[in-house]
Amino acid sequence: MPNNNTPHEKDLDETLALSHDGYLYIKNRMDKHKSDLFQTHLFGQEAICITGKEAAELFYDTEKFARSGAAPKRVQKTLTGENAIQGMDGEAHIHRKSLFMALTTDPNPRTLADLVTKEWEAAIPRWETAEKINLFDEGKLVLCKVACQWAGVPLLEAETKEYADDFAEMIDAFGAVGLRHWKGKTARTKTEKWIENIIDNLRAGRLKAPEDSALFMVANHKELNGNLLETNMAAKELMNLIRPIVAISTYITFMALALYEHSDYKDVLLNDSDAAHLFVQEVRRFYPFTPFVGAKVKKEFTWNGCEFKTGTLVILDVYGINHDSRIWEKPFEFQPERFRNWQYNPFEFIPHGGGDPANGHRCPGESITVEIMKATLQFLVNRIQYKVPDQDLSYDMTRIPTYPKSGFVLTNVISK
Ligand code: HEM
Repeated sequence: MPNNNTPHEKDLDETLALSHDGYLYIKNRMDKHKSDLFQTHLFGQEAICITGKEAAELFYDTEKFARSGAAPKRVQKTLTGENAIQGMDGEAHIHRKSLFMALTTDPNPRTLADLVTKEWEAAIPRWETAEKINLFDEGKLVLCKVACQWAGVPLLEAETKEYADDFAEMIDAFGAVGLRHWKGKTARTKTEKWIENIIDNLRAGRLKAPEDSALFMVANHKELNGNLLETNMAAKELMNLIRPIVAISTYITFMALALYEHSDYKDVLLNDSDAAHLFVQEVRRFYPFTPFVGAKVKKEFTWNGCEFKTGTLVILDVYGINHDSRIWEKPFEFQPERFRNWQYNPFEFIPHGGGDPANGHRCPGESITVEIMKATLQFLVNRIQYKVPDQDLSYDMTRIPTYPKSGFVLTNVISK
């Protein structure tokens, strides 16, 4: 039953409206209701959507919210893997998260960025002779190759495209129904088998990997009860490291678009060593990637006059908070300089979720993402010249996830 004083959408189920409005579903309704929350029905259940930095702080309070059972099964069966870290709570989650933190903090972001730079450099001769280059597709290949190399997962050159496409299909299935969902599910089933086999081989001593590699550390990680992860769960968690690295190709594509549309900023990038960081931050704030995140109310409480009953699905508006005019001046303008004197706040800038990654569900891969983007930006600005031919660079805000339709095509590439 709706709380009387809280705005609510009257449709019996708003799932169709969500797929119609995409990234702007929550923001449009918040603007209409002039509120930081509204009640609705999504995925066949009552839900409360929330926005604003206070909402983000509330959402990441683990006393109030739990993740178990929050993500729809269709998302678990494609994007994340069933019952993996994203749906864990309490001590078990913090313990599993420590494995991810160890693999995503220093020196890993720099190591990965250096590997990516090497691959971009190696691609120059081929790009110079190619008629055209699709940056989104190239990004997926490079990132899949680098992620597997870094993780200690053996991958033959001839297999790279196949697995890069599989990881990309899992990512593309988020928010999808029909064919895209089916492709993501099929890709996940196949990839889990591939990685399970590699973990079995490592555990049986048939395969070697460095002790600080993701493969070795995930395969040897012990749960709180002292047991190793089951092979299938270890495969899912290793994929929870490789797949999101492949996903960075979406940001790389948006970054190339930003560079094209804001070419006046190139001079700043060439002359100011801090500017690459500002540019990457603004790409992550401005362009749509994660639309929202969900959790379930753990213990009943009241917020802004609305009762949050135990078990209710609550959805935090990630895209909306990154475009909230109370936090960001002219949020729909691309302005890297806004980050020059920006004071860090873990609940205002949340493309990777909010709060503290070690103690909550915030993404552990934020530094990896930033370093890989910075390395790629440096390559695009300082190492090559290229032309951007006519193409459809628009992106569909109703498609989740979205990216420039043409994938960003380059021609006439010359090394500088
Ligand atoms: C493409 C850039 C990326 C974006 C936009 C992104 C975004 C996110 C978001 C929004 C969450 C959910 C936060 C929440 O539930 O509150 C998340 C979780 C997660 N991300 Fe990322 N991420 C990216 C890259 C990475 C990378 C590079 C890695 C690791 C190498 C990674 C690993 C994870 C893991 C393991 C979780 C689950 C954390 C948990 O449930 O505790 N992500 N990410």
